Amino acid sequence: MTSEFDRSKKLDTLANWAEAQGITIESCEIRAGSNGAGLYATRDVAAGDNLVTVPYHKVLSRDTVVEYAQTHEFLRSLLLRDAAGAPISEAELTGVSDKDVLTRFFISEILTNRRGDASNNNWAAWVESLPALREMNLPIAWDRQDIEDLAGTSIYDATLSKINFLKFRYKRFFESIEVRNLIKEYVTTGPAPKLRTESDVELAFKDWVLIESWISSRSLEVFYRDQRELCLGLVPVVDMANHDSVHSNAKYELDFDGKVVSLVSTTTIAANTEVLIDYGEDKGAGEFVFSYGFIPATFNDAVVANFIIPDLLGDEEESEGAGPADESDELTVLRAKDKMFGTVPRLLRVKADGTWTSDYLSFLALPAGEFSFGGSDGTEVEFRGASVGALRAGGAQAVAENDAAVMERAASMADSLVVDVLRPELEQDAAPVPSTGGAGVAGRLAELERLLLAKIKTSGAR
Ligand SMILES: C[S@@+](CC[C@H](N)C(=O)[O-])C[C@H]1O[C@@H](n2cnc3c(N)ncnc32)[C@H](O)[C@@H]1O
Repeated sequence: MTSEFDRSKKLDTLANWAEAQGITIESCEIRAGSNGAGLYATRDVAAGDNLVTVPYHKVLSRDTVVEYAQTHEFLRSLLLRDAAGAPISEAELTGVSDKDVLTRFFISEILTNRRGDASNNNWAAWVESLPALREMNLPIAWDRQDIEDLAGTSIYDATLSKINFLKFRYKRFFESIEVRNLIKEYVTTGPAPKLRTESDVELAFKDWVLIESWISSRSLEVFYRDQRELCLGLVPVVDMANHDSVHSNAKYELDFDGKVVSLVSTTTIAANTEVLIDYGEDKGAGEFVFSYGFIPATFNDAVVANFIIPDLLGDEEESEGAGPADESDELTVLRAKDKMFGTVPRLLRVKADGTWTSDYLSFLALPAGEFSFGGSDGTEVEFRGASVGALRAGGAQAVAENDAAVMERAASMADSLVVDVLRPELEQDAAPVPSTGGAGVAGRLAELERLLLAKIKTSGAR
């Protein structure tokens, strides 16, 4: 929402806003730094000290948005809609996902800002302090050319699918004439509308991507207000903490009974040192790029990578008659298993210690003769009593782990996949790339994943 230039001014007002809203900031302050905004200790801090304490009513979650909508008619009229923009009842709101609830909140905030309405808005100072799209640098906001530099890495397909999904959801919601009119009316009748172009009376796709980037890079798991169950939440001020797994000196804590989310120091922190948290111990470089738009400087290779397995089996017609009869028989069986596996992504998960797992490859390696028909109507395919659904979600791998023959076949497929397909694909895309923007991050990711693949051991390591 804000340009990079005026963001530092907004950060100054954020602290005052936080105090007025009952958020406590102790021994630290929000400052612009080399990784965007961050939190810095203002004096020496002991381990276990509270740095930031945010009451539940200032944690942006489903509960707070629904409550806020009670006094904000425009937000309420956006919330009470299905994914196609059609009106729904209060009772049907439970069918709208947490993520969609947060998205509608941000749409309302962006448009309220555009109509020049600063009155009665309890969240404006925080929303206005959030980074611009370019600062976050998530692949969903990259140019097409930069996205192509991700080809061969574990997140190329995921990035394209996410963009398509976002476009689909965006179009579906805003294809509703009623929603478009509602927005136009709201923006144009504001006290000081900021209308520079025709499209300012709409919510642009780039705003939708901006909202997605805010949610992806800043959300945490928090408790619902009345249930000890986790939901998606954004926690103002705590969301200013940057990541460092090696030098992390703080963590966030949930206190369900006290109804607060806190940022607490885990070590002593010297004055002027940045307060850093660990965004996730077992996240891989790909996941960091995908969700946060950067790769931690401390990564020497990817920690873990989920490579999407390309089509290994080719087209039925094309290869018919090719090769010896027994080979094509085997291919036919593999194709039948591939079909059974369904349309879910086929993944090879490789870890830094060189081990790998893959339900898909394990599934392909299961002995064909042991598949049978089960289920209540006898039409469901089963393997040793397990359904295909269970095999897809960990079951196939578990079979391989307990069956040396299955493991051996799966391992040989994994080896040739890594050696013949994934590694060469990465090598090919390893051309030097400029070190700025998306392409620089993509090049670094490819390099880390190449190192990771180079580590994979042959003969069925897991
Ligand atoms: C939860 S926010 C932290 C506050 C953020 N720096 C800001 O300006 O609002 C997460 C985002 O901060 C940035 N970030 C956090 N840790 C980083 C790091 N170690 N290196 C580079 N960027 C980092 C990334 O843009 C990431 O998506």
